[in-house]
Amino acid sequence: DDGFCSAPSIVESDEKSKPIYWKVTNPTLSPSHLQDLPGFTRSVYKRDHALITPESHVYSPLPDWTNTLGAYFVTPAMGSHFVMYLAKMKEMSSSGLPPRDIERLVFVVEGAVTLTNTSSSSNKLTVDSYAYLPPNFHHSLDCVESATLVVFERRYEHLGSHTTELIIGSTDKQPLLETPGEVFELRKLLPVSLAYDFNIHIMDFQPGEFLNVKEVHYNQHGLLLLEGQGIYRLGDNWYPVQARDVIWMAPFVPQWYAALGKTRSRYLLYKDVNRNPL
Ligand SMILES: NC(=O)N[C@H](N)C(=O)O
Ligand SMILES: [Mn+2]
Repeated sequence: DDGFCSAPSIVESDEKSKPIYWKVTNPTLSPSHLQDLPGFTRSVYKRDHALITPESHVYSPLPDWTNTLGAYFVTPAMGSHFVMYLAKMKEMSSSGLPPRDIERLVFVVEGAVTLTNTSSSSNKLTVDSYAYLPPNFHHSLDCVESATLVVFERRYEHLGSHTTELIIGSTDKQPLLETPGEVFELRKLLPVSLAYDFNIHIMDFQPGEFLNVKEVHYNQHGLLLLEGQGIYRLGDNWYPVQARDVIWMAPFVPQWYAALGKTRSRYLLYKDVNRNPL
């Protein structure tokens, strides 16, 4: 051999033939590959950040939902003002309503659900689609076969007389936004108007691209890596990350990302906006 201790090459599995976000339900380093390793996890929980990795995701039946398992990753117990969870909807499953005054954003990572609301109009949400449900907005998400949703919920913070409305969309229909001084591609899933107290950023990096700004800001984040792999810096820690990893970023945690490998990185990021931090 050529003298190099060649590790088994990354088999270029035909990425193209896989459905979008396929890695979120089939992560490279999947829980099954780790279960024989006693006590090992990639997960970390610190004062100002957490990395929650697939072998640590713990599911239990979601109260008020039918036939649905949920794994909570971010909750106010960490100091956040929102919750973030993955909902695994099985056959003939349906959602429960959030508590009073709580807004909800659902994003379909796998499968399909039907959203029906009071005006009994129904919308089919497939992979890469999402819906924003205003506080106290009666609705139901129903699944016939199976679906995986990432869900954010938050107590809506009123500002004057502004009100939010039902939003239904899909990432690929959102325009790319200007990112002065940065190379990543940015889409936002919600309007930027003052009525909305958070937004969901979809950020794309080609391999080798990285955040220019080493950010420290008052906003908090819940991140799901949808595609790709790279290094996430959080505070003084540098973590190799892969699709399906979840990250909690508390206000002011120094944060930075660099995309690596042969495929694009795409992550979904909750960010609070439009409200005075006081
Ligand atoms: N960690 C991040 O990607 N942060 C975003 N660039 C943001 O705060 O907008
Ligand atoms: Mn940020």
